[in-house]
Amino acid sequence: MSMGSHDKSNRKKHRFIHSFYYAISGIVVAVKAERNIKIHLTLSGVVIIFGFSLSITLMEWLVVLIMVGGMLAAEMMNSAIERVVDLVTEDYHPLAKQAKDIAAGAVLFFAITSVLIGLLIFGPRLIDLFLH
Ligand SMILES: Nc1ncnc2c1ncn2[C@@H]1O[C@H](COP(=O)(O)OP(=O)(O)OP(=O)(O)O)[C@@H](O)[C@H]1O
Repeated sequence: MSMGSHDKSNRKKHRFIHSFYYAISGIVVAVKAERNIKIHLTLSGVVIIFGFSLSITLMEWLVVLIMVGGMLAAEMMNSAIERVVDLVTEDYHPLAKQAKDIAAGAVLFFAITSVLIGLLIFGPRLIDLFLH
């Protein structure tokens, strides 16, 4: 490998490490600042405890993990959109309203889907647990 390509691959590695660091700081900021994300994290913990306690299958774990990760990611995208809108305007603007409401709608959409999936996976086991 020539010196030039070695430098290039080092720079790439540093850029990758920096992007990773920025992404982690984004998660830390979001968790500290957003009440909804704290609530989602708590609920995610509860769902994971339920998953272990009720011995859900591997396929069910895959679905649960996609929903838990997706829910947190959707909530963080919503928070990012809220910040960008507030940065663009502090005045009332119909487009600002639409942007925030659509982002919030996306989170709600994901949350409803998560609840339905949660009911399908955990519902029958919980009913079984209480009936026997
Ligand atoms: N600049 C604006 N112009 C028009 N409507 C706005 C504007 N900012 C906020 N809104 C409306 O007010 C609602 C609440 O906005 P806000 O910024 O408080 O978000 P939020 O949903 O309360 O945030 P959080 O998730 O942090 O509680 C938005 O969903 C939107 O309908």
